[in-house]
Amino acid sequence: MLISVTGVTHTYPGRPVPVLRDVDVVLDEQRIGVIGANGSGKSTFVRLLNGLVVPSSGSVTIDGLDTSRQGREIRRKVGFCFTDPDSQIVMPTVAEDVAFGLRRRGLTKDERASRVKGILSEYALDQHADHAAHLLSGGQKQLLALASILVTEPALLVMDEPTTLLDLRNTKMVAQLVADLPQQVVLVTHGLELLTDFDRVLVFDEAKLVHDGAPAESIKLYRDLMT
Ligand SMILES: Nc1ncnc2c1ncn2[C@@H]1O[C@H](COP(=O)(O)OP(=O)(O)OP(=O)(O)O)[C@@H](O)[C@H]1O
Repeated sequence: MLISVTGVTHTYPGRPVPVLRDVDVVLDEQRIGVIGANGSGKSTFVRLLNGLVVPSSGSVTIDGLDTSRQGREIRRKVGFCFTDPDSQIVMPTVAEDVAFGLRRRGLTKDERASRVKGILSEYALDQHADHAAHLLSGGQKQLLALASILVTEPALLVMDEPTTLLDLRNTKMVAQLVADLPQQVVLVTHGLELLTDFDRVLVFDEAKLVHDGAPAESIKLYRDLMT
């Protein structure tokens, strides 16, 4: 999808200073990384991409759809994965949670059931279909969060630090899973090693997009900024 961020400045209500200033960028690569210091505006930037945050000035369009006017349509195409999978679990059992994203999609009960079954087995969660979602391990919850998003077949997957709460094994598993996805991915992370094979990495600092380039070059600039 073609992501166009044009002249975006964003100030949260009640906050005196903008958390993003004059951001202009057009993205259409398959793998886009977003890095920067804590509080530099990364999460705000990616929340703009599915209309979770609407910019105070400027515009964000996804394949020509404007997030400030066509948010609902955009959220059908842009899946969003949060850092904390618990905040994404909305139904009691694993299978119900995955099925939840498929409501109001014009699917029959059988079609829904078959999609849920398919994705649960793809993510090695089929044994847990009837288990309580909140009782899964951290890694399994992150897989469930991903499965619940991917079952809706978004064209773009935005992920905000999806491996922060995971141990090394689960981090590797999620990294591999992300690498194999056919979808376009925008990933915010402090795990710089996840970005090695990415097409493009954006660096934010103090509310500005300060660099935009190949992974090695962007990571070097970020390291220099942090010293
Ligand atoms: N909903 C909100 N209301 C008010 N201020 C907010 C809100 N969300 C974020 N902020 C503020 O905006 C600034 C940028 O936050 P943001 O989460 O975009 O940064 P970040 O680069 O993702 O940080 P981190 O790496 O710590 O997750 C911070 O000062 C934060 O406190």
